[in-house]
Amino acid sequence: MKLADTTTVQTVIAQILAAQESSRDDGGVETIPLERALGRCLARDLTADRHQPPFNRSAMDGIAIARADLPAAGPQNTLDCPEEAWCFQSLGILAAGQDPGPLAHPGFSGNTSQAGRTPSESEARPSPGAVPLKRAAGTRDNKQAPPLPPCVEIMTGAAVPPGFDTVIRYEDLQRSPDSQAAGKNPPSPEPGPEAGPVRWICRGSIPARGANIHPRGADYQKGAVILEGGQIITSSHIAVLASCGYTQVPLRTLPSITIVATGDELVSPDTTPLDHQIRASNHLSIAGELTSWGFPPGEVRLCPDDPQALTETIRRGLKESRVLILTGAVSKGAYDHIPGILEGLGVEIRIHGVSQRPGKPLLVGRARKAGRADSLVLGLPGNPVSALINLRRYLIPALALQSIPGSSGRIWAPGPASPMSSWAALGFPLRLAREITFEPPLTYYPGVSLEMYQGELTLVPVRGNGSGDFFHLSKTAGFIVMPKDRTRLEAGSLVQFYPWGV
Ligand SMILES: Nc1nc2c(c(=O)[nH]1)N[C@H]1C(S)=C(S)[C@@H](COP(=O)(O)OP(=O)(O)OC[C@H]3O[C@@H](n4cnc5c(N)ncnc54)[C@H](O)[C@@H]3O)O[C@H]1N2
Ligand code: MOO
Repeated sequence: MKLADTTTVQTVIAQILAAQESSRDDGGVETIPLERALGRCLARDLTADRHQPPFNRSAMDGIAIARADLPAAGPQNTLDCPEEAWCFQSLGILAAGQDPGPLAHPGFSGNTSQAGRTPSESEARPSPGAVPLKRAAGTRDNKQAPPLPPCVEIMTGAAVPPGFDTVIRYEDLQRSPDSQAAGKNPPSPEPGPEAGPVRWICRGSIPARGANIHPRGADYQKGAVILEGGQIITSSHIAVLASCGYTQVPLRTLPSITIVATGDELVSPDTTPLDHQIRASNHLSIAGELTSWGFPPGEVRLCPDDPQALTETIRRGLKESRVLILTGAVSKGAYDHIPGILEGLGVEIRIHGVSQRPGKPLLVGRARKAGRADSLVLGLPGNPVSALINLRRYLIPALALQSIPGSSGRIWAPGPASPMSSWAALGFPLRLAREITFEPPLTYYPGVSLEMYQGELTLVPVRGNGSGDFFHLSKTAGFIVMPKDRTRLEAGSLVQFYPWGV
């Protein structure tokens, strides 16, 4: 196929998606330790091994009470309590991680070995051991005083003991005897025998039943799908997976990627070049951009413009990888051997030349392999700006798509819970701070920086010296799309922005 420049951007996207889809290995699953799963794509649905929370979890430091122990009429005076207050007698103190069974409500008749279970309605009803307070206000006859309703001092994260159903915060309580103020940290220890029983006094209103308790199974139930296959794993997913004991996670395998940079003028960056040579940089910037979106290349090679060496390097790259990225030697020069070599190796060249700037000589090919998934071949121009912009514009969104199961043939959009990077891979609209004009009838990708203007993130064009000027690219946050049919984009207009990865 001869280098042309009539192919549209839309055709390139369609061809890359088609080639990429055919190079996809749907069976590719690997099991990886959870700590290394961040940013990777989950291969299948994972389910919960227990409820979350696994027990009725106190959400506050304070006391657990049984709401039904209290008479509906309102606070009563009771033994040693001031007027118009609720009083509770402490059975003990419970820290997170302690078995709440021994501190079950005296009236609880269930099995305390299953202390974390959600109390049933009958279990949560007033218990016979807790006598409702019936004494008249002002009465101070200790002998006739009925026992106080029980409570348990409880810390945030502790399992609410069976038979209790409401937590009152320390801030809303006073302790009696008041040798230690309520709400102190560390919480007040049980007094010695001489100090008498600890009572907690609540002068305000008692919160509703269930207050300050995070009920067992409220977030998810045992057996529920906690994470769907196809999800890109973020730090919050790591928390969910860890809580269900998934220390090893099934992940979709990453596409194998080889980068080959070609050119006789190129020397390795660790070499001092002769005056007419340059240090190669594209292979590293391309590898960096791929890695920053979660697709690290397996192999990165430099190769001179020697047809035999190139043929061997490309043959090897096709064999070893699903995506072969070449940079340089795709234009019309006497030493631009790449298209010919690809054709010689049986690669179908689907696109060579796109009506865009930069990146006009872009090449897209597909290598069919008997009995195996195809390989996608991307021939990026050697000019550093063209190489990086084309990679970001076409391959990064296609690779992001590849990691999503079942996305075949559809315009892809990440799921609602997808991380920002999934959305950003596709580009998103932002406002242009300054006008851009461009006359040629080509899709144009000018570099832009980001600036805050009146509280809004805006795009500012960055001037450069063409597609060989990689220095100006280092001052950009990404680039935008100026469609082929536009010669002017006004300041304030919304444009599609493609950020670089980080
Ligand atoms: N007669 C024509 N000449 C050119 C055309 C055309 O249509 N007709 N297209 C121009 C455009 S547009 C581009 S883009 C370049 C792309 O050419 P190649 O892909 O063949 O790239 P090279 O010639 O090999 O290199 C171009 C430029 O980039 C430097 N380079 C190459 N590789 C690297 C690397 N790995 N790291 C850093 N820099 C690299 C190379 O030294 C050259 O300066 O062709 C135009 N010509
Ligand atoms: O299309 Mo080229 O990338 O302008 O130099």
